[in-house]
Amino acid sequence: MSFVKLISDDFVKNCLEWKTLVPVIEKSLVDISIKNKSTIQPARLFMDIPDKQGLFLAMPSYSENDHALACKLVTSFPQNKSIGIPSVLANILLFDPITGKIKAIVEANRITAWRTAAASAVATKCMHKGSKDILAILGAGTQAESHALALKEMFDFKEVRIWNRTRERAKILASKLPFECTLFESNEECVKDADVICTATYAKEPILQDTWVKEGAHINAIGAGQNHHSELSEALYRKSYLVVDHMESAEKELAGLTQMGIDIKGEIGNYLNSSKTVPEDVTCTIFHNLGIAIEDLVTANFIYNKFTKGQK
Ligand SMILES: NC(=O)C1=CN([C@@H]2O[C@H](COP(=O)(O)OP(=O)(O)OC[C@H]3O[C@@H](n4cnc5c(N)ncnc54)[C@H](OP(=O)(O)O)[C@@H]3O)[C@@H](O)[C@H]2O)C=CC1
Ligand SMILES: O=C([O-])C1=[NH+]CCC1
Repeated sequence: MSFVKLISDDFVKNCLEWKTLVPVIEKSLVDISIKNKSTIQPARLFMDIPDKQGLFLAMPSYSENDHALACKLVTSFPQNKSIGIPSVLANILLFDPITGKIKAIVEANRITAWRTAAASAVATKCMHKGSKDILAILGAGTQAESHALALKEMFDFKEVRIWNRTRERAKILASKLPFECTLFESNEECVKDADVICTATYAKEPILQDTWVKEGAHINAIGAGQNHHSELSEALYRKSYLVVDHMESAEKELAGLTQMGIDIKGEIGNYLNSSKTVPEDVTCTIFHNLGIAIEDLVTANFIYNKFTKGQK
């Protein structure tokens, strides 16, 4: 196996620049929305490990344009935090698309944090045309951190607010961020008058109610536990315009929502390339950021190219 290159999170950290990643992710979201055979991504395998409250996900994808074949293997064990290990642990296997031979294993904890935040930032830019003064983050883990950093940098919010179930962890996050944040005891108070809200928790019951959200607000829903749509209340979905990253995945992972009669309006790639537009009179917008394999492929490929260039 000596031919397999091992690329660590530390290498990723040193060469992954937020500003470079945004257009790469944006393009991948458009590519996957154009249904042709040059970009392939089935709905991922989503396996519950019930007694551990864990998840195991296998996320294959192929891109002819990027000349890349990949599969991310990712686990999500929320209890890990109590023993000092990240809840979400990921590796991306890159294969030669001609022979199928494995060429690299890219540690993808940082990639997962950043590509998810990049997708939310791109969706926010595209779906939310209103003011961007107040950003509210519900949660204080890895995704909360990458979303706070990415959205603040992209939109320069005047105020960044954080609420977390465990206040101590919200304080730790605030101390790590390179800008001032306001901490809230109550999630309701935190989201009051917010222009953009990100939910990034394992909450099994709604942590965001329709009556708390101001008209015209945009929500990025990131949390994915056993049930992908438990962070937002049913009433909030009913009054909002809902867009996802990948319809085929959403049909599976958001089946609970569609069974309730909640309509998914389209894939974000359709809006990014202007084949669809968000109507002006919508009450709120939601981007359900499920996280998709093609984002991982393009990011890992980008890192791999930097890695191999450095070795020449
Ligand atoms: N869409 C995507 O592409 C991705 C989604 N995710 C999902 O994002 C979410 C966060 O992941 P990550 O940041 O890596 O995880 P972390 O473990 O780093 O953070 C988890 C956060 O969830 C909070 N939380 C846990 N249980 C509850 C609960 N019952 N009610 C309210 N808050 C709760 C934690 O609060 P406390 O500090 O109190 O424990 C903490 O703020 C997960 O659902 C994960 O599956 C992750 C990666 C990619
Ligand atoms: O896309 C992703 O990597 C994940 N989504 C939910 C947990 C991890």
